[in-house]
Amino acid sequence: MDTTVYQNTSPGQQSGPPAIAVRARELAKVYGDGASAVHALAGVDVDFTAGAFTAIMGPSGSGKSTLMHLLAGLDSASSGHAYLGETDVTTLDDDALTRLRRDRVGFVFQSFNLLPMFTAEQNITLPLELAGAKVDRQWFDTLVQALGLGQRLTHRPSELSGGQQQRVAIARALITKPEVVFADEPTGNLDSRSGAEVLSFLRRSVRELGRTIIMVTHDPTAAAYADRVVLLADGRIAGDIADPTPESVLAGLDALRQLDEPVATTGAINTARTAGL
Ligand SMILES: Nc1ncnc2c1ncn2[C@@H]1O[C@H](COP(=O)(O)OP(=O)(O)OP(=O)(O)O)[C@@H](O)[C@H]1O
Repeated sequence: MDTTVYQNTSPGQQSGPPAIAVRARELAKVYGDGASAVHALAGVDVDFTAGAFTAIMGPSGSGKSTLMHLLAGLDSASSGHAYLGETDVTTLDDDALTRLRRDRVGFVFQSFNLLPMFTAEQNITLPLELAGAKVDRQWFDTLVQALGLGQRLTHRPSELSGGQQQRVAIARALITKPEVVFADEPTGNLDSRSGAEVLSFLRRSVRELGRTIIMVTHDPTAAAYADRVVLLADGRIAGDIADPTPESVLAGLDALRQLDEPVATTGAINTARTAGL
């Protein structure tokens, strides 16, 4: 487990080429077989820079969750490779995958996934307890302060708002200083104000604490907090937006939809959208 003091490793501040935290090479996933086979990922090549906040977006069913699960070692690939640093995740056995997920990866889920009988502090330090590792109090205090949880540490999840629960979940994901945090729709269950707080912290954790975050989201406003948006369509990389804004993300998603739509229906669908249908 990494115990170094973190420095910001934003791409712009490095002298050499930026380090790559996570890579996919010809990564493919097929569910089922024969006529009913679903090619959820159809050969994806993509690099995720260390010290950057990257969002993955795309239409429903485009393969976002599948890509994240394969990169994080939560599901097995049909072919191709996924690397965390220099480790090929696709070749690890179950024990090695369990250790990799425990020691090198953090997760934030839409549904928080906190343990109800534990306090906020106990939830945050749980990954260290499970690994038999000591709590780095300085890092714990840094996270608690940055996430505004100082007054909430003795509360149980049922005594916390949704936004507070998600901030506890983020502290839990970061407490082991993982090489990468995978966030799956982290604001999906939050109102817009709590969502904005969570996203601001995720961005701060990258800019000020040198973390690496890969986030799946449906929300262009959420994606605009990232340094970069990778677009997926039909299980393939379909676009890449640097320094995204809500407008540039929406335009990218619209371009994908238009590729999908038969020419004759595009105008009608655009009209329907304008009408709010
Ligand atoms: N366990 C499974 N068995 C069969 N098909 C699956 C399974 N999981 C996903 N799929 C299919 O794989 C494709 C990609 O699914 P995935 O969940 O990765 O998409 P997504 O972009 O995350 O979608 P959404 O935005 O709706 O969550 C879809 O067609 C989906 O139906």
